[in-house]
Amino acid sequence: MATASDTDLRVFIDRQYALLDAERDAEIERTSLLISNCSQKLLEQKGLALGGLGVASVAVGLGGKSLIELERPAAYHTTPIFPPHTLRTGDLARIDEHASGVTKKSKVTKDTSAKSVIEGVVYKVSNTRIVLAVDPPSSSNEDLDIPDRCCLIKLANTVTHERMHKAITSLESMFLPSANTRSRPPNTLHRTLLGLSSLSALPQNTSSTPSKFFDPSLNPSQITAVRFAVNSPEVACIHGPPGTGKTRVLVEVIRQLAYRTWMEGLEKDKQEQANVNVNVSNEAEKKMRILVCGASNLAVDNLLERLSVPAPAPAPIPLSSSTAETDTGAEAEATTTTTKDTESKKAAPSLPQPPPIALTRLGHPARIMSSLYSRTLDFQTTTSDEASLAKDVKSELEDLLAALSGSGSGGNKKGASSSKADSAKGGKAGGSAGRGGGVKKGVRLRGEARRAAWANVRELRKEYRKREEGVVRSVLSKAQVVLSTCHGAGSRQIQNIDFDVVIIDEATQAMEAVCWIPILKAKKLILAGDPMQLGPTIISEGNKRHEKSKVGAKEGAKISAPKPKSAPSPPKPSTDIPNPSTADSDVDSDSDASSSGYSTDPDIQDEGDSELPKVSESTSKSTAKPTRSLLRPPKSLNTTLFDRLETMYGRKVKRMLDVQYRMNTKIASFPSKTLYHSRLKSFPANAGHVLADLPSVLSATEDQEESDEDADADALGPGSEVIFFDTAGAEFWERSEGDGSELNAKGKGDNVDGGSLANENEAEVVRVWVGKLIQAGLKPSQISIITPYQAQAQLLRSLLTQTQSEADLTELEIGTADGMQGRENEAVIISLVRSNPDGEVGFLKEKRRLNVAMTRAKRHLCVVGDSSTIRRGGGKYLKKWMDWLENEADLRFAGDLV
Ligand SMILES: Nc1ncnc2c1ncn2[C@@H]1O[C@H](COP(=O)(O)OP(=O)(O)OP(=O)(O)O)[C@@H](O)[C@H]1O
Repeated sequence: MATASDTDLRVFIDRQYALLDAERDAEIERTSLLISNCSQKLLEQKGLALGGLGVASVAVGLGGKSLIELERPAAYHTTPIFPPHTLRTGDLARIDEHASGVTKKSKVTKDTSAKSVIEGVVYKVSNTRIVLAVDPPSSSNEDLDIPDRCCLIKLANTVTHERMHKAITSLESMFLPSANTRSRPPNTLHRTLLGLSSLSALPQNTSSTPSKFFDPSLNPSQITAVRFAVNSPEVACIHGPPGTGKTRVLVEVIRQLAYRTWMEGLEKDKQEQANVNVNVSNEAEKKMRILVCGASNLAVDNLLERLSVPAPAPAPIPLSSSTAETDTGAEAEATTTTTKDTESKKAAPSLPQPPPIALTRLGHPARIMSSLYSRTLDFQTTTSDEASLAKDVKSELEDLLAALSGSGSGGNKKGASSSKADSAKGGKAGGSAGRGGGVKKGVRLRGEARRAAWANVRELRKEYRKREEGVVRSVLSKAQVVLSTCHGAGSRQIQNIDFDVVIIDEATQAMEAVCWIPILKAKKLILAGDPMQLGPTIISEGNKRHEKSKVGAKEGAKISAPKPKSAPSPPKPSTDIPNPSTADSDVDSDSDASSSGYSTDPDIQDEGDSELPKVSESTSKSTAKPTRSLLRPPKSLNTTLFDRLETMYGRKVKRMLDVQYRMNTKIASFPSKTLYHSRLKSFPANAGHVLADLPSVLSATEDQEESDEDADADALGPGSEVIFFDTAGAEFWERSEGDGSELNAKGKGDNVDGGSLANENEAEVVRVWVGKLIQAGLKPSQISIITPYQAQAQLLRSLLTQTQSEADLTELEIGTADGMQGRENEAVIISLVRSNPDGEVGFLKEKRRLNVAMTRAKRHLCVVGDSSTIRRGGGKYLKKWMDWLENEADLRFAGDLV
């Protein structure tokens, strides 16, 4: 395959712009339509707003942000407790003046330039208080003028879109600079990711390094993946099917990189018989800086939680676990443990426990697990030695803001701090009128005094920001590992910081553009994910027509006339390009598995259709032999960077983890065979685990045996790991529900009318089966119910919580597949819902969604569905699943149960 040309790059970049614009527009349209068409009263009823609020206090947070605390004043409400609402920490929200009339509509536009607009992030929520963190005004004329009686409205979040757009613009100016753009030159990583340079070979002699591991129980495929990630010169992808320990591998990779100089120091010292500590501190300067990102805050927090546990002393790995790795990227078979290995382990010299890694988590504290607060930049800046420099200014600012909001203490508490801040400002913004001095509690400043006070606030804010920036710089300079979401890596605090390595977890759930935000800061990239599980959440995908028309229109303008800066390169038609990963695949085409391990996004396989941007006339008519370009424009935002790299570089760029620790072998066998080339093995200790082994089930069974009760115990032992309640012929028809406002996480309702779907009879089967499992000794918290449809999830929630009064079912987990990715439970029940005479199966066809649903169970999987509808409407994959369930599962007729 040929390296990419400027024309390829232009098409790729323009395609990214077009798709991102369509996505942003869809998001704004969805939220704005709802908000602008509804009165505040209706928004309150829908839980999208809280009305009749007053300001309880104003404080100062990181970055000089105003923390506006809102409450329900007794003057307007009989109770201070908020009605039900959907405002959560981390949401974007706006303060509007409270509209007393029922009909007044909210004015929600993209234009946020109006003076009175106060927008921010929800920082804290309790039953009676909600805190909004608002950025300091950018213009000096703005007054944070909060209405006496206000309404807080939830908004669409466009910050991520803006950052993604900016990342693509940076790429454009890096690779296709115009006369007016200036940017730093691209590095080898950036060139490799865009197919402008080929992937470098692995260095020689790295097949057995590192040789000491912090996690002693890594399996051979995990060790191979760690070595591959650590030694790859530019980019490495780790493919982790469900339950294979991706996060565990990433933790080891981060430790290997972070402690590299420490370990090298120890080795050197050992040779020189010198003092370890002296050399280690000498090496500190050369420490590798790592940026760890995730597609979601949860993914980042998961990694941070595990990294926060002190690393044990690294130990040599058993010889058996080492795998031969060649520079062509082929993986050699790992052998089983031998006595020789045990001996080698025993003989290994012991190493000390490493010092803690300096970790700093970026991001809004409102969006970070509270148990990890001490790792946040927010906490570290306020508790660092340098923090006192900014504290004085902060308290003065807070007093002043309190005075401005009418909640001033009435006394001048500033004393020494005031004079320090004054001197810092050169006395410019002095004057008691604006400081809150003498302002009585509850009395709001007006007129000239208010203007003067705001001028003072602006000066103090500037000073505070300057001092705080110094503190932030100092904290970050000490952080060896910085953690944030991908889009969080675009924050101001690290805009001038580069990293040796960027690691992205859940990379298959992130759009490519968002990954570029951290990648632009890196020399090397490590991605982890599973392309066979759900991809990024795309709103514009919910309405294909919407997306196509928008993308088409934009591309029409941008792509039909690409303006390459250099001469057009040889023709590289974007049609008729076989997917390299399927071309040599020996796997059933329906399996979506590529030769490189497997999955390829159907979007990639479909590339070459008429939707792709066309190359220019002159290039397509050339007689030169067509060559395939490494760089392919994505068909949709569903094509992730992970997918694209897999298509570009095949097995050379990735390693797959092949031992899963979650599922019983029976449960794992269908996904392994159809989506992972039968390479997914079960960890021996878990391969045969069944519900009957659980202590609570064992003791319940003993009790029942004593009392001679029939508890359907046979349903829980070997042979019943997978049960299929087939509703075919029972006429358990689905029904549509809702008005189209019930959308799943991808913004899809999957119903002809735009609503969601439910199936009462199926829900009844689920209810009865849950009852049997509980009777057999399972705790409700050990059971999860997954259904593709929101309406069915809702129905199940009300059915199960109302009728199963003998057990507390609040801990039963009920959700859609989209919400269950990353979760697991002992028993999982899937309700497929679709049952109709026309064989309509909707998005059950999406195998990645189905894969997530069927791989959450550890010991027991129960499927309830209509095999006849699914066979008729489903593609090859669904038909195969039905065949497999009929042949391999404990097949039962649903009609017998209810
Ligand atoms: N080498 C190992 N030895 C023992 N247990 C392991 C090993 N690797 C992973 N596990 C266990 O397997 C489970 C899954 O691991 P982890 O959460 O790291 O996987 P994951 O790939 O991120 O999962 P998923 O993406 O499916 O949510 C965890 O309980 C983990 O402790």
